[in-house]
Amino acid sequence: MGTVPSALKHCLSYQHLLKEQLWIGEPAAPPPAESQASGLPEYIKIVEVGPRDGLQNEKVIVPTDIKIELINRLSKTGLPAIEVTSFVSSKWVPQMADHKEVMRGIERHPGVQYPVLTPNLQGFHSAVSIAAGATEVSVFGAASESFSKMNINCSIEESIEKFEEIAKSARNMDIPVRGYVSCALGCPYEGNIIPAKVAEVSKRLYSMGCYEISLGDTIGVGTPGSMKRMLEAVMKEIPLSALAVHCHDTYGQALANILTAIQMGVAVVDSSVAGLGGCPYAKGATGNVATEDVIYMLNGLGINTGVNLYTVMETGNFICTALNKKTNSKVAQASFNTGTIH
Ligand SMILES: CC(C)(COP(=O)([O-])OP(=O)([O-])OC[C@H]1O[C@@H](n2cnc3c(N)ncnc32)[C@H](O)[C@@H]1OP(=O)([O-])[O-])[C@@H](O)C(=O)NCCC(=O)NCCSC(=O)C[C@@](C)(O)CC(=O)[O-]
Repeated sequence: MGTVPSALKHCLSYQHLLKEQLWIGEPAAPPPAESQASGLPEYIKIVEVGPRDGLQNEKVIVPTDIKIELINRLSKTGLPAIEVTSFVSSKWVPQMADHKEVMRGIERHPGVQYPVLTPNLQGFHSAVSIAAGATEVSVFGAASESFSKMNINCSIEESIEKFEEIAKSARNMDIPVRGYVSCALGCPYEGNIIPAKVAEVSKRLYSMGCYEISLGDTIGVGTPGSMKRMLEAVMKEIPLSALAVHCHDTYGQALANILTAIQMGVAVVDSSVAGLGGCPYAKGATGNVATEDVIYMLNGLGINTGVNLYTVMETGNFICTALNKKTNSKVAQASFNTGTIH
């Protein structure tokens, strides 16, 4: 580049990146064959959890029409699954009190799943009622007794009983059930969680019929090392094809942890547009890894997601403007700073 100053060199290469790779939903380089050769999955399913995990912790109640608009925009990005809301107590999580209105208001696109959280039969019945019309639910357990008690007011054992009731009813209605295991890499109350406990809870959820187990680093304390150890334990009990990872980015490790998981063969990743999120019962935990950042990384690895990064960034811009907050996505920040998206 001759005498071009280094800052400009950076800009030039950055612009090149945008042109070559960033704006298109399909991976541009390296070609998909490279991901095959490297042993990485060819396709990663992204489960967008922004409307639920992202918004549940917002201090000001987000208007229902904003939530609906967010989900409708996300539905047009190519995302295969969007977690919409929770059928939990409005006394515990007031932000999700409009669950039925949101479910009724959204446009459901063919080929997109719209799961909702249900902690017990009451929540399940409410979710699948005609008024809400949920066609997929998620139960959410934990590998930590203390977190289970704080989050859903019961022990792990009691939670499993409640989830079994849901699974049974869901089976009768042909409703798929996804299972979460929170605190898979650490607990805000108990600290370290042993991988064997994560494997045990995962196995119980899988055995009762959950088609997929999402392993939650609820407070974002995991590292590639702890992710690897935890997955090794869980993979002894559950087929790899039934595993997902759900990483919060509190310690800035989420992308590295996700990369570790996909190198081990995990092909489902939860993420949140603009990196919104946090759990009301995990103080200090920041948002989930940003969907934009995950897609950017996967595009660079030549892994197909079917998701258009540009429209996800526009959607991130929409919700951040509505919430009057700055995006947590590094990719979106970089793009805004260079004036490439408005
Ligand atoms: C689980 C409960 C409901 C138990 O709450 P409880 O108080 O133990 O329930 P209860 O059975 O004793 O009933 C007490 C009251 O709650 C009502 N109730 C009972 N069940 C429901 C329901 N389903 N929907 C609406 N209302 C419900 C019930 O009707 C009754 O109402 P009252 O007679 O007092 O007016 C409560 O603890 C709760 O709502 N907790 C909130 C859990 C939550 O949403 N946490 C955040 C999501 S988890 C998460 O973020 C982690 C995750 C998934 O992202 C993965 C990760 O990051 O690791």
